[in-house]
Amino acid sequence: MVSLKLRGLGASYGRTTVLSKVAVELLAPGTTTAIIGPNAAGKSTLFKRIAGLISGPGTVVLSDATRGERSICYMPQDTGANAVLTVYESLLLSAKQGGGWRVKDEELFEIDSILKALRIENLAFRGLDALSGGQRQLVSLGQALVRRPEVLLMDEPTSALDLHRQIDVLEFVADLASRSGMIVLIALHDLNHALRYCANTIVIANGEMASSGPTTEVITPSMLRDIYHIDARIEACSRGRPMVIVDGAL
Ligand SMILES: Nc1ncnc2c1ncn2[C@@H]1O[C@H](COP(=O)(O)OP(=O)(O)OP(=O)(O)O)[C@@H](O)[C@H]1O
Repeated sequence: MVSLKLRGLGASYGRTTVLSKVAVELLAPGTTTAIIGPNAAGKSTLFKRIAGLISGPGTVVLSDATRGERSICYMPQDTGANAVLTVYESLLLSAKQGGGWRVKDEELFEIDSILKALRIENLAFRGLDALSGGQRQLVSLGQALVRRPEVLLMDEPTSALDLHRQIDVLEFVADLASRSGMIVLIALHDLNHALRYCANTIVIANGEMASSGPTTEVITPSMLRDIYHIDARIEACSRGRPMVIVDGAL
């Protein structure tokens, strides 16, 4: 199964370096890892660098991926709407990306099952330009999943979703990862999602990796103070899961 190592990754826009020295020894198959950090820290840039959309120092070591770099799928934060396609057509187009044009039964079956899993089958023949922000985000996730990525980079995938849909989507993706061996990295601002769905967390601050490791060891009151400049506690919810309680800004 696929595994991923990041060695000294960096990136610049023009002459401005916005990311440097990001190193992770091993992202194991089936794991879901949170990428957290303040605005403009470099999270999206890290994803673009891993996906090969921008170049820079360091190496992305991808082992045992069946389709090489095409095994990596980046789901961006903002997804434009293509007015001429329906939801179904956009998923089909995404499934065929980089492959031949003959449509196989199993691909149609896969599209149906993803539309159902994301509870958007009622939108199948709706135009992309006639969707709400949350619906667009779900379609964008569907477009990523039909490509059967072995490494999925999700940039704030639940920012436009209601609370129930947030839980649905993150549970579905974490479960899919552990069943299929897919490696998932999710950029998140909601640290409670990181605590609940991501075994490991990487903190990016000022373009560098501030810390990484098991989520419950990384998300601590002292990290929240140092990186986010907030006064916060970690307490258990009624179901016993750790949660960040924010008392206020420092
Ligand atoms: N295309 C670009 N050209 C120049 N600078 C850019 C470009 N894209 C991003 N940047 C800059 O790079 C830095 C990192 O941006 P990035 O989008 O990676 O941050 P982020 O951690 O994903 O932020 P956010 O949480 O706000 O989405 C920021 O200072 C941003 O202004």
